[in-house]
Amino acid sequence: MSTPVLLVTGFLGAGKTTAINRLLAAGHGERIAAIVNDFGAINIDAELLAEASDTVIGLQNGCICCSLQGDLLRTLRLVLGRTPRPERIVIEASGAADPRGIVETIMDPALWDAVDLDAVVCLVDAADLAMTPERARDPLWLAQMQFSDFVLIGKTEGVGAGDRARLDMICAAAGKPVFDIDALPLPVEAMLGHAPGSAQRTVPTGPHVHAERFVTVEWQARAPLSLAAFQAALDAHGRGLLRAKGFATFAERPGRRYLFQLVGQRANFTPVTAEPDDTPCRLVFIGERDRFAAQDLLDALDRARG
Ligand SMILES: Nc1nc2c(ncn2[C@@H]2O[C@H](COP(=O)(O)OP(=O)(O)OP(=O)(O)O)[C@@H](O)[C@H]2O)c(=O)[nH]1
Repeated sequence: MSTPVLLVTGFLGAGKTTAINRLLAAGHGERIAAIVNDFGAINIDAELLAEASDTVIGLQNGCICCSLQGDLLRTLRLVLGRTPRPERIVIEASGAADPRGIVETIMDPALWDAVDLDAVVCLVDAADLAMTPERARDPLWLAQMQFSDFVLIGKTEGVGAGDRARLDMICAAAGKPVFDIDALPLPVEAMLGHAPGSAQRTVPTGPHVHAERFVTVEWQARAPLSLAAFQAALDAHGRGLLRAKGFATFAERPGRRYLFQLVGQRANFTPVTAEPDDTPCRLVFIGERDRFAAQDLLDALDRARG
């Protein structure tokens, strides 16, 4: 019997990991394996999903829509060979990935009869689109929506009626059914069921949108950072930065560790439990290659070491 696969796609920071965590916590009762492709060498998403899933495998340092296609195929076979075999596989694409390359791999003849691509869901960040209306013309953002079966809209709080209506129009024009992630209950049935038309799905053709437009850098420190200098570094060198995440400790807040998340202009720090062998700071940044001065940011972070 073939194992159903759910592919979760969506732009950088759209809310894919959060949605998968909520889905896994929703009491589905199935044995689910998650395959997570993070955009940097530090696989933070796998850590964030580890508590909720039976099995989490991280694929990092590349994109499963292009350079890591072979790794995805091998990982799928590995997961399918496990005992007990998972009853479902959820794949989280990186926010820089074109879903076409991933669909191509899942539909590879080597996996025929082994997996069934049940649904492709695209997470859309309503607040990001309201703040950055040109996102709707981004070829990657469009490909992620176009090659999905339905759209899950999140981060709707504070989004005006006009911006929301525009987003609904974009989804309608693309012919995508829309679910609101804040409207409980979570559309588990839709995410874990056969999307209409999935049985007739064909391997997508045409050129993919490639991740070379982005630059990704990692930064680690064995000592706490100065919070003020960290914020100043981001203010001074955050131009073109689309997404950042990781764990950080700060000299001003001894004994505390934070999960740092930045999406566009919005940053937040969530306190997390600190383990004695944790690296104090482990961060990853991704930005537009032609705008993001990554080296300047890394130099400023070096100067922010406490
Ligand atoms: N307010 C609000 N915040 C959200 C929602 N979903 C995600 N977030 C926040 O948005 C940030 C990014 O969420 P993730 O779930 O990591 O996004 P992602 O799409 O997995 O990100 P990458 O794949 O790493 O680019 C985090 O700070 C989340 O807490 C939502 O529905 N509402």
